[in-house]
Amino acid sequence: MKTTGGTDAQKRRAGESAAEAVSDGDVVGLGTGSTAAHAIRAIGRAVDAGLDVRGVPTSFDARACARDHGIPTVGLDTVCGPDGPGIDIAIDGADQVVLTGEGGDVEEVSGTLIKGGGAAHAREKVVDAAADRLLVVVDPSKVTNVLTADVPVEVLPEAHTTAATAIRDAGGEPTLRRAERKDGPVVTDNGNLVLDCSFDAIADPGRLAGTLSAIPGVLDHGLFVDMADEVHVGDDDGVAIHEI
Ligand SMILES: O=C(CO)[C@H](O)[C@H](O)COP(=O)(O)O
Repeated sequence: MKTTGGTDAQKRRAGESAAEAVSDGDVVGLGTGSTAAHAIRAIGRAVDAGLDVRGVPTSFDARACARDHGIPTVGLDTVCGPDGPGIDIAIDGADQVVLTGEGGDVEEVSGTLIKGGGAAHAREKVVDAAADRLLVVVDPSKVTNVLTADVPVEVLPEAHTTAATAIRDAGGEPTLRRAERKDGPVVTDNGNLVLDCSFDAIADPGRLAGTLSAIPGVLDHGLFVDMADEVHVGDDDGVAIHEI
């Protein structure tokens, strides 16, 4: 399901580049995945050196990574309550990002994402949407001019067959994500299941996002439309930063 053609060095450059945008006093949304983990490690090193930040993890793994690297964490409901400071910046990975408009089916560089390769997209979307700025960190294998990766859809366990039927009716082909080292499905941090849904090239992600959101039993899907503010693409030589 994941499109992980990039190298660890490329991911590290992207993560470390985005981590440099974190300022003293910030509340930081901490994304999930191997690229976001590089950002978390870099923020942890800055905390060691005296940076004062609090992190809002998007998953069990992001929380563990933050803890291992000395970043104090805080709940979303604490910082985004009526008197909370909100989230200044979030840094998150992606499975695909629309970044190149030339010669493809997409006319505008949109920064629209497919996320959820780690099945964390529901919490990621809440945290990323709450942030003042979302910085996306990827290697070049994730960049595309039209979205073609499977769209992960988190569903209530009881609804996985009815949701699958509705997704088929919408033109998708859903596959229940199975665990690699367990006889059974992947269960998300929220206790739900994931349908990985293949569509033909997704020319109108906003429309598909609305269709998927309207299916009963769908908690959330991995299409992140109009959310990214910057995309940091790490390659073999450095980092290209694209402002959306
Ligand atoms: O969406 C995600 C988790 O749900 C990840 O950010 C996405 O899968 C990218 O992961 P990686 O940086 O390991 O390639």
